[in-house]
Amino acid sequence: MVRALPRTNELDPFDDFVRPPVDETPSERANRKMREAKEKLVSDAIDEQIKQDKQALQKTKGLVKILLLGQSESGKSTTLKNFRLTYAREEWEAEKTSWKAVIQLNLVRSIGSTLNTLQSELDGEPLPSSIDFDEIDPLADSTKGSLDLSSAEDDLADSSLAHVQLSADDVQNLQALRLRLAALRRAETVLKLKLGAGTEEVTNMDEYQEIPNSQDSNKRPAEAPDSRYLVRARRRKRIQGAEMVVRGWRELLSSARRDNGFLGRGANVKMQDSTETEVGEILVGCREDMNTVWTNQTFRSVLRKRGVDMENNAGFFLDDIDRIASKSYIPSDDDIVRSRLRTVGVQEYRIHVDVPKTLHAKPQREWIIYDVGGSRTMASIIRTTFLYISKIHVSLSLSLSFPLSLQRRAWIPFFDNVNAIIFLAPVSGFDEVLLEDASINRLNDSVGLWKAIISSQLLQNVTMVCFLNKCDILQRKLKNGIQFSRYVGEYGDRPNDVAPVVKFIKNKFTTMAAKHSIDERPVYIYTTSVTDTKATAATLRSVRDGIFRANLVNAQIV
Ligand SMILES: Nc1nc2c(ncn2[C@@H]2O[C@H](COP(=O)(O)OP(=O)(O)OP(=O)(O)O)[C@@H](O)[C@H]2O)c(=O)[nH]1
Ligand SMILES: [Mg+2]
Repeated sequence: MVRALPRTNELDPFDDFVRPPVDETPSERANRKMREAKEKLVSDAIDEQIKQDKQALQKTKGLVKILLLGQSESGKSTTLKNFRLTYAREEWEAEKTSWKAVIQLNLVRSIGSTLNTLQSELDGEPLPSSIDFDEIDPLADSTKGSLDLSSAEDDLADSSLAHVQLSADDVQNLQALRLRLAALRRAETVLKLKLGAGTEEVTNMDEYQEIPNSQDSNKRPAEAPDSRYLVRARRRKRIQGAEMVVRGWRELLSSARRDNGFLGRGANVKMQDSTETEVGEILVGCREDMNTVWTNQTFRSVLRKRGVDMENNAGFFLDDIDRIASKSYIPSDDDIVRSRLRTVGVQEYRIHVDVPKTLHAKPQREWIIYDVGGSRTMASIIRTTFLYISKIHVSLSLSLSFPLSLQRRAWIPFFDNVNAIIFLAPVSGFDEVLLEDASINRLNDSVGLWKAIISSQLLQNVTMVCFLNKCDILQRKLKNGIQFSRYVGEYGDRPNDVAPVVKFIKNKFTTMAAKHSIDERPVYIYTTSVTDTKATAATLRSVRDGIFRANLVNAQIV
């Protein structure tokens, strides 16, 4: 006999999961009640936050809203910096000196991670291994391309350098350098204090825990990540050093701006000036030794042997030591664009866009750009939010009556009434895994996210822009002999050059967009290296024109 489900079940697909077990003991019941009470507190707080977000978003009605999406380190904040460089020039100039501490910190931490890698060599730690990619196709139009972890003892490292060893002289030299460079630790502490409330350190992997969700099909089938790979990711993280996180540039820059006198000077400022001087002096004092660490050819070979590719790492300033470790250092536009601070949560920025002369109508010039921090957890939220909402065709009212997972619920207002999405897919990631989850190939992760966004019913009317980013790093990798076809079998024996590889990837993204969009719509795909501000300015002009056109069409002005 078929029994109709109670009506609540139709509305609430999670009901089965939250119903208490029939054989619950009294102590289990007490624990459950306590847990539920805690969850309710969190839920209420999130509801309040949503309410506030919604009110804030009400004020943005009519303005053009753009969402930057993509995995961590895909280049979202860098794209935002490009927007601000072009369209918020005055603010940009005012904030310029405030970036000095961030860039100094990037440099100090690169030296720290270089020394850590060299120390691993001294300690005889085994070479880090990567994943065997032979089993997967990162560009496959399915999210099943997660990695087979069963046969992973391939090397991240350059095996042709296996013979490289530190001589007794190298070891002595290194020990002396380590001692003298210990002063950088003090500089790091001072810089972190200076950047203050806006930054914090990611010190463990907890933050990277996946939100368990069966819909996240990009995850490999085995539930828990293989501990060997977490250990590996942790080890890599330890070598690279924890990342600095920014919750909001505004906080960060305003605290730094206070130091620079923009917001008035007081007794505190004197103290800040003295810390700035202290850091400057430490860096100048360490300049020669930092250069030695970076330019020593044996040390460089050890780094490569251990699979550490400093040039491709975020916040790379080791080629600029002389310039940055100088008393008169002032960041250039290029330095700011290349500096790295990881974003957590959603950052909102307003810009005023100029209208091209060829456009006769008067479009909305005030744009709001949302920079969405792209950690794995965020990506998972984005993917599952879109899938879930698309699936049950829910209208985006605030009074959601079903228990959509708490974090996902908090994101919904940001997807409401978005005009355009700029999706960042770093194409250089074809041979990399996510730092936060070593079982997931970076390119495969981008493909999965792209598919989720493109097929979302909620976003059908949104202008979709995709930046196939980090083409410069892709080019460097291919030039260095890394074979694209080794990771993407379908590429076959085509030339291992940047132009055909990018064309191939672009074709995949275009085809996927055509296949998974619910209705036909324009999708703009660009190949970019967003650290190249000149080329990016031209791309942004084209993006601006596309968004204007789409908005005018939507408003039926043209
Ligand atoms: N060489 C190169 N570096 C890039 C490019 N795009 C971004 N980067 C660098 O990559 C790092 C990460 O870029 P972000 O813009 O901070 O990445 P994000 O997407 O905002 O990352 P989350 O804040 O973690 O979500 C920065 O150091 C950038 O300078 C690129 O096209 N080429
Ligand atoms: Mg960011």
